Amino acid sequence: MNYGIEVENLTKIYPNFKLDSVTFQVPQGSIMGLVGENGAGKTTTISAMLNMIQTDSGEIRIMGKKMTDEDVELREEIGVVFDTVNFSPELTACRLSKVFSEIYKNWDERGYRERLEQLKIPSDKKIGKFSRGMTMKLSIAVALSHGAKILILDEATSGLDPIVREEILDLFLEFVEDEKRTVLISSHITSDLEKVADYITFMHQGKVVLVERKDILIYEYGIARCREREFMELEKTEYLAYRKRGLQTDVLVSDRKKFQARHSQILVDQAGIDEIMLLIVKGER
Ligand SMILES: Nc1ncnc2c1ncn2[C@@H]1O[C@H](COP(=O)(O)OP(=O)(O)OP(=O)(O)O)[C@@H](O)[C@H]1O
Repeated sequence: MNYGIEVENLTKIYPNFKLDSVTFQVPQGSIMGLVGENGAGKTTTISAMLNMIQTDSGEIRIMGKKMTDEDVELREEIGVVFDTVNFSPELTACRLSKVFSEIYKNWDERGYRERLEQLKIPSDKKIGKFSRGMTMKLSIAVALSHGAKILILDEATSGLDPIVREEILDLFLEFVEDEKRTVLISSHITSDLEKVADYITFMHQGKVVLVERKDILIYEYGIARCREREFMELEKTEYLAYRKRGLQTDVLVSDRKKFQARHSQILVDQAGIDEIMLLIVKGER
């Protein structure tokens, strides 16, 4: 399998936080969602991947090539969108195109104009007068217009209304359509990830705790709602995590049907990304 992004044993130590041997791969042509509680280490992971902060150890490969500061060509292959954008407020989206055409070798003026139109971004209004949604859309239009093969987004859709988010998600799906491009997107809006992601990486306290195909999470994982006695009778190998909630214990299982076949009296629900995360973060193992 060809990977667009490979992160191996990425470690960064801050005084009160350790990004601990973070490892995951994103196959080419797919979208990976990165989820985790506030402070789990998502932004640190992304910043470390992009060499924006110094790491203590680990390796990043983009389309098989080791990521280094000096490799300008490889950097052009990566479109990046953070949740804050720093375009000059005096510029217009139209002027911005001139600026970027001088920065990026493969600047796609026509594609950029099409995206401005598609996303209803005014081309002659000063960026300083844009709403947050417009600025984010502009930032995404730019990231998609310099021939990038990899798109990395950190909370890029937070604070945007559902209609704008839907438009942006469609652009991501279009981006990976040719099976050669790859997206990594960190988000707290798990419903967006449920719509577009192929894989989900769960982070908790600086570690990767689970990487799984989204379809498997949705169609195979489950949450068993157990009474105390039912839970006591389970073997530890039957579940991944559990959380007591009053008289009920929620139990995360990786094969809902198998579990149901063994325990026909226990109700087992489909698991959403939010609930899986809650059990991973707040539950016990
Ligand atoms: N420059 C820094 N110096 C010290 N600690 C830092 C620094 N940057 C981040 N941290 C710490 O690293 C931890 C992880 O932060 P990070 O921003 O990566 O989390 P996150 O998962 O992106 O959170 P959120 O969902 O809130 O954006 C936090 O405890 C944060 O305080």
